[in-house]
Amino acid sequence: MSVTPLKSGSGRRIAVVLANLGGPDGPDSVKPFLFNLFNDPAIIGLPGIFRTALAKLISSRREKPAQENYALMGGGSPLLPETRKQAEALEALLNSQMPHDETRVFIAMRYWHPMTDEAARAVEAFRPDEVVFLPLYPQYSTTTTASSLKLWRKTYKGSGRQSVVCCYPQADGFIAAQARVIGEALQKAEDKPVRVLFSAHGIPSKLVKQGDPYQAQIEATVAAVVARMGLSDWAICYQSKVGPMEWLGPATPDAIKQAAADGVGAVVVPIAFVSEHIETLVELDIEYGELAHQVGCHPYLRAPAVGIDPDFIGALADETLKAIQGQQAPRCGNGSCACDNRFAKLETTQPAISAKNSASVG
Ligand SMILES: C=CC1=C(C)c2cc3[nH]c(cc4nc(cc5[nH]c(cc1n2)c(C)c5CCC(=O)O)C(CCC(=O)O)=C4C)c(C)c3C=C
Ligand SMILES: [Fe+2]
Ligand SMILES: [Fe+2]
Repeated sequence: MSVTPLKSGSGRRIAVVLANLGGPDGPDSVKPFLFNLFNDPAIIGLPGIFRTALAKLISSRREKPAQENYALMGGGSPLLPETRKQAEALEALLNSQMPHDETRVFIAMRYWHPMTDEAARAVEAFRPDEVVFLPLYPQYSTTTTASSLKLWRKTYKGSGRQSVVCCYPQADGFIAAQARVIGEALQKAEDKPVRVLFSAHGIPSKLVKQGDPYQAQIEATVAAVVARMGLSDWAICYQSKVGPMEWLGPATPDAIKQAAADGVGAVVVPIAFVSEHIETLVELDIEYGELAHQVGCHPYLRAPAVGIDPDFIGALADETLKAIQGQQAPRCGNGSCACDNRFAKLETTQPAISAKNSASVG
């Protein structure tokens, strides 16, 4: 769906806050990045000083193996450069759609620089009339969007009317971009039989039982892509499990083994990630690529993240315009945003990893 651009001539200053997770920019920042992640109350459910002590322990234990994985990408995460490209493309598009307004796109990472407080200061200095919080997570989760939004709300003290894009799991441009990258990957399979494996970052199952809409929104995205492409052989699976608790399943490695057992190859699609990073370039390409080779899942192909695909950037622009125009996202409930209303107040939800399980995460 394309949104009618704002009436021109309004001369407003519009700040778009692109929220993402962040990643270490070199070997020395791996440990503090992990510390910030595990010190998030949305991730570990312990009171302040105990959580901080545990986050220190887990980040120390995970530092070396994580550094080894980041070394496979040159030592640091490509997430910030990838997010910058998306920010530039979105800023250019919004300024062309609203030539009489001045739109600037800022990046607010949750766990590494530029962090949310740095973004908040930059937005404050811009003195905006409108501020749109726009997560680079198409599907809402308490562990990602809500955590970032909560911090943004606490941190930003500047001017402007604020609006929030909570989720866009079925946004037309997002689905079109997914269909394009999957279609290109399928062509590389030539005529060999392949299953499309939609691999999403997992979360603990108990969060979903408590009402986190993430799994339902992953399924909504996949349903839209499957319908658009007319896919017949496909499955949803979940990757990147952390800790001992039950996470959403089936796990992506099991789905790859199942494909091999069924005599088909795989096109793996990172359906919850919109940019390349450690969990696509290392986990999907290298780790699961080796597994696919071992179990005979051939061909093993991967659709790239949508990145700066013009349809995807168009979807981000549409969501921004809808937010400024005060349109509620219809998929979020009866005229109001259930994601935000129900989950943005993290105090009312449980953390991802409970006190009982947190000791064995490292
Ligand atoms: C849809 C996106 C994501 C969800 C949901 C999510 C939940 C989640 N993640 C962890 C723990 C880790 N995540 C790590 C890296 C990481 N996670 C996401 C996205 C989601 N996480 C991204 C984009 C990245 C990559 C950053 C980069 O540097 O490239 C890591 C660090 C890497 C590692 O050691 O594997 C951890 C740890 C939990 C516990 C969780 C929900 C409970
Ligand atoms: Fe939503
Ligand atoms: Fe993660």
